[in-house]
Amino acid sequence: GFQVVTEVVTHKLNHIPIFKGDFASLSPKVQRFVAEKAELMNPAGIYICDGSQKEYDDIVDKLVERGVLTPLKAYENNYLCRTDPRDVARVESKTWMVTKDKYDSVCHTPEGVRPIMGQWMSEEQFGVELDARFPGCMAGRPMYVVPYSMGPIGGPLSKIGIELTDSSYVVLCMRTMTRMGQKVLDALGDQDFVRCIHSVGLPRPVKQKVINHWPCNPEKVMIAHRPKEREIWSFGSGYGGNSILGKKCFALRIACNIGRDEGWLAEHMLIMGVTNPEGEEKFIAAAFPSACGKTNLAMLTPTVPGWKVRVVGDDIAWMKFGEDGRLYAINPEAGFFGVAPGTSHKTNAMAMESFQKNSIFTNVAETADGEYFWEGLEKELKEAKGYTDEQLKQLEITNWLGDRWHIGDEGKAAHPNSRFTAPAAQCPTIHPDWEAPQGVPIDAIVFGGRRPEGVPLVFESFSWEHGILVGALVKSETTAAAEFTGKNVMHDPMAMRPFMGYNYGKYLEHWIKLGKAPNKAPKIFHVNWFRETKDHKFLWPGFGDNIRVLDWILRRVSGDDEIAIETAIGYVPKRGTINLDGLPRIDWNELMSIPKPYWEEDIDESRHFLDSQVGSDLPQPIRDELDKLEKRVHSL
Ligand SMILES: C=CCn1c(=O)c2[nH]c(Cc3ccc(NC(C)=O)cc3)nc2n(CCCC)c1=O
Ligand SMILES: [Mn+2]
Repeated sequence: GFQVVTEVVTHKLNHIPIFKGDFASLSPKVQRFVAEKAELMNPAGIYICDGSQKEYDDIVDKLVERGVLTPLKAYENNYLCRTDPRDVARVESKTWMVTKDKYDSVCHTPEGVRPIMGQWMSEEQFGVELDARFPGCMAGRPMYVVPYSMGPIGGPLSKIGIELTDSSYVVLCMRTMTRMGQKVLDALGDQDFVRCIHSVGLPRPVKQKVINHWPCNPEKVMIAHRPKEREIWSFGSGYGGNSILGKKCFALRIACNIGRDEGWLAEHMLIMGVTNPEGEEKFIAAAFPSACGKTNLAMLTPTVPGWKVRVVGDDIAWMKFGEDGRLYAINPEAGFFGVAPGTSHKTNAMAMESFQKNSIFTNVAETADGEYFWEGLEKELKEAKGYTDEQLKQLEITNWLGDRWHIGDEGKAAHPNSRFTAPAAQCPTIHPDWEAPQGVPIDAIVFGGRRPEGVPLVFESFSWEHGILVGALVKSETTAAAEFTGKNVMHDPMAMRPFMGYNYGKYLEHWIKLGKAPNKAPKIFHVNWFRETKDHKFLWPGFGDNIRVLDWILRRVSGDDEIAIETAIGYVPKRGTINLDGLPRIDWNELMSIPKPYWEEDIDESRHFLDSQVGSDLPQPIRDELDKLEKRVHSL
C-alpha cells in the first residue's frame, strides 16, 4: 500500500465518508484526483470499485429494488433499463474539444462554414461552463471511482483511465465494456491515467420529476474533452456514448490525440479474422458510418462453405506498426454496445448468442414472457412461439416508453438507438487472440458507406495516399435522421466525424506519415453493400454473402494480380473473379458500373467538402490524389 493520506488530501476529504474500498491504498496521484473532485462535487460518499462479480451483483440488486433495472426473466442475469426519453443518444451539439488553440481542435474553415468534424471550446469558456455545472453536482449521491483499462491490462498498446461517476448504471456498463477494478489499480501504480469525470447533473434533493428513475439534466448536457490534459468532463446525460467514458470519449477522441503524440492510430473500426477454405487467416480493420451493419460484418456467418469469420472487435481499433513493419491492432474494449433494432438470427446470429446472459438492454421493448423485443424480431418470435399472424398481434408487449404495445401498433417497440451491452467473451465467434496484448496483424483496411447510386460493390485504392483520400471521402446515406427529411448522402470521413479528437487535416498528415517505409502500409479498399436498381431494389444480397467480397479482397492482399482491372477510381474485380455460385442472378454491370456523370458530380461535391471542411489544413498529397482522381474520371 501507499503512504498514509497526505494532510492536504485529508483536508479535502475530511467530511466525505468512504463507502467502499481502502482510500489510503490508492496511489498519491489517484488520491489527489479523487479528493480534488470530491471536494468540488461534494458526493455523499466515495465508493471505490473493485470490479468483482459480487460488486456487480450488489449494484444490480439495488437497481432492481429501486426500479431502475427490470430482470428479463426469460434469461439468466439479463436486465432491461429505460432512460428518460429525453436522454437516448449521444449529443453531438453539446460535445466539445477544449484546447488553447482553436486550430488544434478544428480545421481552418472559410468564414461562415460551421465545422462538422468536432466543435471547439476555449479554455476560458470551458472554465465558465464547468463552474456552472460541477460544484456540488453530486450532492446526496455516491461518487463511484471506476479504474479501467482500455485494452488487456498491462498490454503494450493498452491505456488506463479512472472514471468518477454518480451513475451506478455507468459502473455496470463500464465493467462489461472495459477491464475494470482493483487489478487495474495494481497495474497502474503511481503512473498517470486519463481522468474522467461524469455526473448525471442532478444533485439531491432533486427539485424536478425524475422519469423512469433515470436522473439527467438534458438542458445542461456538456461532454467536454481536454486532450492535452488527457481529461474528460461529462455532465447531464446518463446515456451510453455520453457516460460510458471509456468508449467514444476516451478510446476515440482522447486516444487519437495520444496516438498522434506516440505514433499510432485510434480508429472507429471493427477488427475481424477471415479464414479461407485452405485454412489461411488474414485480418481486416473496417470503418463504416452508422446504419451500414458494422457489427453484422464483424460477426458475419459466411454463406460459402469452408470460410470462417471471427471477431476481435466491433467498434474501435487501436493500431500501431510493429518492429516487423506490420500494422498490429487491438480492440481496446471488452464488450459490445450494439444497436438492438435490426439484430436477429437472420442478420447477426452471433450477436444474438452474445447476449443471452449477463447483459443489459437499454430502451428496448419487453414481451409478456420477459424477453427482449425490438423491430426485426417479429418473424423469429412468431416462429419460436408457433404463432399465427393474428396471435402475434395479440402478444402483450411493453414498449421502450413503458407503455402497453402490440405488433402492428403505432410507433416503435424499441427506440431506434436502443442498445445491448454484452461481454465480448460471450460471442461464440470471438477470436482466440482477441486479447493478445500486442494485437493482431492487419492485412487490409476497408472503408464503406451506404451508397445507393454510382459506387461499385468493391474497389481497391492505388496507393496508401489514394486510400487515405478514399477514407476521407466516405459518405453514407443517412436513414431519416431528425434534422433531414427523406434520405441524404452525408459525409463521414473514415466514419470518424462525430469522434474526431483534433484538426482533421493534421489527422490525415498523421496517417500519411505512418504509412511510410519501413512500415508496410496495408492495402485500402472501399465496399458498398447498398447499391440499388432504379426501382430501389438492392443489387447485392449482402449479409453472409459479403464473404465473397472479402474473399476477393484477401486474394488481392495475397498478390493475385489476375483478378483486377484498373479503372479511374481504383482496381475493381474482373468479371468472374468474385464467387457468385448459388446466388440468384446478379446484375454485374449495374453492380460494378462507374457512371462518368455520377462520378464527375461526386468529385466536384467532394472537392467542395474538403475545401470547406478541411480547407488549408488539407495535406498536399491528399489534394494531389484528388486532382489525379478528377483527371482519371474526366478521361472515363
Ligand atoms: C454483414 C452484413 C452487412 N449488411 C449488409 O450487407 C446489408 N445489405 C442490406 C441491403 C439488403 C437488405 C435486404 C436484403 N434481403 C434480401 C432478401 O435480399 C438484401 C440486401 N442491408 C444490410 N445490412 C443491414 C444494414 C442495417 C444495419 C447489413 O448489415
Ligand atoms: Mn461506433
